[in-house]
This record gives sequence, structure tokens and C-alpha cells, in this order.
Amino acid sequence: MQTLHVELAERRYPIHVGPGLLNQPEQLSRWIDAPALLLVTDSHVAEHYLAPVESALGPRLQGIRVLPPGEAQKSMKTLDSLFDSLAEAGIGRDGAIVALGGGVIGDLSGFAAACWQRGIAFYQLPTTLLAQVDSSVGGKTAINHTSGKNLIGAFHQPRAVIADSTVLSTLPEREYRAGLAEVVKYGFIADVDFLAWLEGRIPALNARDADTIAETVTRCCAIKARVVAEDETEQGRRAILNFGHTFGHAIEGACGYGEWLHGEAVAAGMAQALALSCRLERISQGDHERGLALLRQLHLPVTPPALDTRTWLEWMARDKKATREGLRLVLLRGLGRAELVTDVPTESLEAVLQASSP
Ligand SMILES: NC(=O)c1ccc[n+]([C@@H]2O[C@H](COP(=O)([O-])OP(=O)(O)OC[C@H]3O[C@@H](n4cnc5c(N)ncnc54)[C@H](O)[C@@H]3O)[C@@H](O)[C@H]2O)c1
Ligand SMILES: O=C(O)C(=O)C[C@@H](O)[C@H](O)[C@H](O)COP(=O)(O)O
Ligand SMILES: [Zn+2]
Repeated sequence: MQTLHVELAERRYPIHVGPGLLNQPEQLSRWIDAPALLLVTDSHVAEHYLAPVESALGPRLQGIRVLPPGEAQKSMKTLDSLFDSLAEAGIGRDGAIVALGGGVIGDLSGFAAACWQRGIAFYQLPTTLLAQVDSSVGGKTAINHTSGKNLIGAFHQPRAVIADSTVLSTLPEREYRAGLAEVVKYGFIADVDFLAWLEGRIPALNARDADTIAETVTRCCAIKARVVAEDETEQGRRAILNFGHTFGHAIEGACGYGEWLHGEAVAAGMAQALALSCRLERISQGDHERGLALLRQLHLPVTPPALDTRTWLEWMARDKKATREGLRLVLLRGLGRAELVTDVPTESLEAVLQASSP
């Protein structure tokens, strides 16, 4: 097992990564240290992993909510129903939520924890690749609004992240691939050596080799923890974690939440962001092709759905990075280095949007 930390002074917390962690009741019970707990999960995850966590937490567990799976749960209606569960379980200020599941469960439960009695603790037990490498770390919590992705939310850090790499063996193939998109993102934005490391392990990644995945999770968490520690509330630098997301969130919203998985939309969005970076001569043609090749070799989509330019621009305008002056996009300045760019020429953006429409 490895333990990293997100260095945020009084909000500093550990990320434990390793095999079999959900089946170590003494450790689990020590890491999850609040006196009263509500556990939130979804029905797929519950089927596989609820029993060991439930028995490890014992009588401190005051309630369990098993939600239907899927992006649609990041809604005001489900959030409201979680408040009912917190009330029924009698969770007060010293209580906490245990989020057992993927990014949907983590984002939703984290936001419920941020709101309940003005903020209670929560613990992330991520069970998807995407959640282990990205969503469980960093404290972005949210639900969706019909007008845009994650528009209602809060920065609220977990008290601990416990990532059991063994649970990834039951993850459906499509969900595994979606998680790889966020993995590749770290190489593009912050670490060209990691990008090369991934390129050298494509057969192992495609075969879901357990050791390769465990190392991948640790490396991604280390990058994310560093970026979050530098800029917890995305005043600047943290925005690089949003590479591909202005396009990706537009795809998710325009096609209807859940139609494209978040990771799939991010993969196609990163292909757009690579194309725009290349058109603006921020990366070479060779680097553009290298980036697309990696996405394709991991069987990730690089072509977005057919949306007209007006639809693209309407959705992208609601991105949280946008200001009154207009869009701000994360683009590359060479592979392994991302920047937040304010002055993207409209004609270049439109050319990329038009070129990608089938
Ligand atoms: N907060 C952040 O920083 C952040 C970062 C990235 C993504 N996100 C959000 O995360 C969400 C996507 O999360 P996700 O990709 O984890 O999807 P998800 O939570 O919907 O889980 C994917 C599917 O896999 C199932 N599942 C989960 N773990 C399993 C396991 N071990 N075995 C079998 N089935 C399992 C779930 O039931 C679900 O059907 C999106 O809403 C996205 O916006 C947030
Ligand atoms: O942690 C971050 O910061 C990220 O941007 C990580 C993203 O992968 C994630 O999808 C996040 O939820 C997007 O945030 P948003 O602010 O664009 O909603
Ligand atoms: Zn993301």
C-alpha cells in the first residue's frame, strides 16, 4: 500500500492506494474516524462491495443509501433525498458521509456533506478508475443543472481517500476506458515522462494489468495532489485539470447527461483541444498526432458527436472558466505543459469545431 497526502494545511488528508483495502476492517475503521456515519453508494457497487465496508464500520453506521447508478443522480432531487437520509440517520455536525462508488456518488455525496449543517466531514472510497485517479481527490463536489455540467457545487475536501485497486477488476470495460481518458490527461497537461510511460505500457493498460493500473493510480494521484495543493479553489493553475473539459462538458450536456460517459466526452474534448493547440501553433503537428494516437490506442473516442457550431458555442459559453470577456480554454504549450488561455481567436475555435463535425 502507498499513502500520499494532499497538502492543504489544516485540511491536509491522506490518499491510501493499494490492493484489498476494503477488506481490512481494522484499517478501514481507523481511517474512517467520525462517530456517526451515513454510507452512500449505488446498486452496482453495493452488490460487490457494501458488505465488507458495512461490517467494518459496525454500529457507527447510522444509515445506508443505495442509489440507482448513473449521471442522472447528480440532481437536485437526489440531493434533497440525501438530506432526508441524513436527517433520518440523525447525522449531526460530528457525523460524516462515506461515499462508496464512482465519481457520481463522490460528487453528489461530497456536495451533500458540504451543505449539511453548513459542512460535515466525508470520506471517499472510490471504486472506478476515474474516481481513483481524479474525482475522489481535490474536493470538487457538484450536481448538474439542465443548463450545464457541475454548475451547482462547492469545494469541500474529503477527510481521507481510500482507493482499493482490487475493486477495479469488476469495473465494466466501457467504464474502465472512460477512466483512462483522465489518466492520459495528466500526461498531456503536466508530465511528458508520464505520457511516455503510458505509451510504453499500452498492451498492459489494454489488458488491465493490475500492477500497471495500481502504479497508474498512484502516479495520477501524485500529480493531482500537487496541483490541488498549489491552487485549491481554481484561481489559476488548477484549471489545467480541466483540459478538454470545456468541449467535453458541452458534449455531455448537449447529448443528454449519461449518453456520453464523462471520460469519453473528455477524450473527444482533449482531441479538440489538441487540434486547437496545433492550429494556434502551440504544439507541433507531430505532437498533435502523437496525442491522438495514444487516445486511439487506448480505444478512446477522438471524434465528437455532430453538433452545429452554434450549439457548441452555447454550451461552451456556460463553462465555469468563462468570464464576461468570454471563453477561457486550457490549451497546451508543448506536450506535458498546459496553460489557461483567454484570447483564443473565434475563427480558430470555429474552424476546429467545424472540422470535427462529421
Ligand atoms: N470531482 C472531480 O474532480 C471529478 C473529476 C472527474 C470526474 N468527475 C465526475 O465523475 C462522474 C463520473 O464518474 P465515474 O466515471 O466514476 O462514473 P460513475 O460513478 O457513474 O460509475 C460508473 C459505473 O460503474 C459502476 N461501478 C462503479 N464501481 C464499480 C466497480 N468497482 N465494479 C463494477 N461496477 C462499478 C457504477 O455503478 C456505474 O454504473 C461525472 O459526473 C464527472 O463529472 C468529477
Ligand atoms: O479537479 C479538477 O479541478 C478538475 O477539473 C477535474 C476534472 O476532471 C473534473 O471533471 C471536474 O469535475 C471538472 O470540474 P468543473 O469545474 O469543470 O466542473
Ligand atoms: Zn473530468
